[in-house]
Parts: sequence; structure tokens; C-alpha cells
Amino acid sequence: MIIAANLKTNLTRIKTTKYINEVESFLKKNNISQEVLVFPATSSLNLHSGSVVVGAQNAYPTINGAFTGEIGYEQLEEFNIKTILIGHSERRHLLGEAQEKLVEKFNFYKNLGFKIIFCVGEPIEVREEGFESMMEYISKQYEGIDTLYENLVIAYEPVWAIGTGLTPTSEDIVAIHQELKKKSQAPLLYGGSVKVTNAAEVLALEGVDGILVGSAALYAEHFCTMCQYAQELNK
Ligand SMILES: O=C[C@H](O)COP(=O)(O)O
Repeated sequence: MIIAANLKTNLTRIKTTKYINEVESFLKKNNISQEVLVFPATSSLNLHSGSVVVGAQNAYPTINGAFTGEIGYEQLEEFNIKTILIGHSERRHLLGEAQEKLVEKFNFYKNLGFKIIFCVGEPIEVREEGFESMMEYISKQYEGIDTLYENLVIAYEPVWAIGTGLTPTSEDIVAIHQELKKKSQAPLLYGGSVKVTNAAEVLALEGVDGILVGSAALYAEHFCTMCQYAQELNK
């Protein structure tokens, strides 16, 4: 299974390094063989070797160049980063990234062989329109994406569940994952208010190949416990 921590705009480089080292020793000590990914803030990236894979939360589709405020492949390469999140709800909705730009990023980092965690998910008003509208909305987020890409991972994150403490019911997660699996056979993660208290239940659901965790992952201990749950399930 894939257990991923998106640290968003939290933790300095010193704290992030400590965090990653803590997770690393936990994995080693407990013989955890799951795939564990950590996405630090850009300025907190650091070289790391071990079983924790460090990824980028975002990068511009360029090797380098004049893109003020952005980083490109050259800056990722310095830290040996080969994994990237694309299409996170905060980038789509708060930062206004359009599907065309996400497709551009996807193709650029795909051509470099990156593992891409591509995020999809609907806002509350779409969900309230019913299952069909919701699936139509999510389908559009797949447009232009190579769903057969071997290094693709999809993360389904309902926008209204992110950082709110709200989650879909287990039945909903299973039904949506079942639909999404028809679009791509890539591993499919669930994200949105996953905590230590519900992680085991979510991980056990049919069609869930892992989790993408935000706020609850900020506590290394909690994140480690979630990795342990995944190990115990060993799906
Ligand atoms: O990338 C992670 C998601 O946005 C989930 O965030 P959350 O666990 O704080 O709801």
C-alpha cells in the first residue's frame, strides 16, 4: 500500500528533516515494507536516503528559466526528487491551476519518468448534484492524462473533506473508487480528513490502495501509526 504525507505549508527544513528521520527509523524498527511518501514544503526539501521517498508538492514544467516564484526540474534534481504531486485540490481551487496547466505538468514530469500522484475530487456543490454529476466532474479531471502511465498513482480527495474533519461514508468511498478504477488501473489513494482514528477502516476498504494524509500526518507518531496499520493489512 502507499501511505503518503502531504505536509503542505508546514514545518521548517530542520523540523522536516527530523520528521523524515523519525518516520525512517520507525519503518526500519518495525519492518514496514509499505511504500511511504512524504511531500515537504519546497524550502524544506533535503537530501534523504532510506525507504521514505521524498516528493515535491509542486513544480513548474520546466528544467529552469524565468518563472518567478517557481521551481523546475533542476531544483528537484538537486535533492534527487523523482516523485511529484499534481492537481492537488489546493492548487486547482485556491491557486487557480487549470486542467491545461496540470496536463502540461503531467506530460513534462512523465517524460522525465517521475512517479506522479495525480489528485482528483469534487467540491461540495457538485457532490450535492448527485453521483452522476459528480462522476462527470471528476472524469473531466482525467482529460489529457495518460491513465496508462506506469508511474501513475491517483489520489481521490473530495474537496469538502480536506481539512474539515468530514469524510464520505465507507460505502461512498468504495462506490467512487470502483468507478474510478474503471478509468485507470493505477493505484488509487483516498485523501480527506484521514486520521489515526479512521485510517485503519479507510485502508481496509475495497479499492483503496493507500491514503494521502494532510493535517494528521503532521504528527510523525500519528503518521507512523497509519503506516503500521497498512503493514498489518498488507493488502
Ligand atoms: O493532501 C492531503 C489532503 O489534502 C488531505 O488533507 P487533510 O488530511 O488535512 O484533510
